[in-house]
Amino acid sequence: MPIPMSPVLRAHGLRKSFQGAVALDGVSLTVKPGEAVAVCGPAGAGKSTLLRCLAGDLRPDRGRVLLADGRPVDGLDVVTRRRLRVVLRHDEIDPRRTGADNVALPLVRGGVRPDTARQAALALLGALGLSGLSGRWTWQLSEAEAQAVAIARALVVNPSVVFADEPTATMAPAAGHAVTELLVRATTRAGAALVLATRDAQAARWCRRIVDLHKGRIIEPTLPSFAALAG
Ligand SMILES: Nc1ncnc2c1ncn2[C@@H]1O[C@H](COP(=O)(O)OP(=O)(O)OP(=O)(O)O)[C@@H](O)[C@H]1O
Repeated sequence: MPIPMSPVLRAHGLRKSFQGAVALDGVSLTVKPGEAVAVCGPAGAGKSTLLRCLAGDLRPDRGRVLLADGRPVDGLDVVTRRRLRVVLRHDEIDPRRTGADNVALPLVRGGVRPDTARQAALALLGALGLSGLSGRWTWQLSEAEAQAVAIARALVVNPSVVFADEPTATMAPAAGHAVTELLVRATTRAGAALVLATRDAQAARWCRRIVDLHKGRIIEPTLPSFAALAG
């Protein structure tokens, strides 16, 4: 019998307003270990606000986000929070470094020896089928390639959860869908949960679970995920 796993995050009754305008209106959401969850909805639905509350970067007016051990996520110190979760940001890729050196950077900053960190980065890029990006200067990369490097860099520290807020918003649909597929495959392979905010209902379908957000509330999803269709 499988051992039931406690959720990585459990959010209950999240409410958040900005200058009287309601952004989140009572959102409850549980994220299980290794689960890919898409938060889908139109502009202004509250996706970014929800991700920031879940990541502990924004304090909700009401409701709580708890970790598996019951600690509130917004009460964690910065170091613990960084170890627990990463926020995917390709704009933080350093253009003066190669792909591998960018991926190695969080380990080096965490005190790992540079050559050990580089080996780990090369191994991860290889495992993700991205060896071709290892030696390339990142200023030369396309947006999709830079995002692929950012995905590897997010995962090199073995986070429990990766938060990605519209990571493909400015890409052409084909490139964006390829990056989303890589993001879901890579986080699943690493055993990390993924919370992906997107306006793109098709991209959301790469995730096992789709949560539709509308005017700060969760509504019934309109499209099933590919994984759910596959059974
Ligand atoms: N810092 C802020 N100050 C004021 N209003 C804000 C702030 N952040 C979000 N809002 C408002 O809260 C609502 C939800 O915004 P949010 O960015 O969470 O939506 P979203 O679904 O991520 O939208 P988008 O797809 O455009 O990024 C919007 O009406 C937005 O204008």
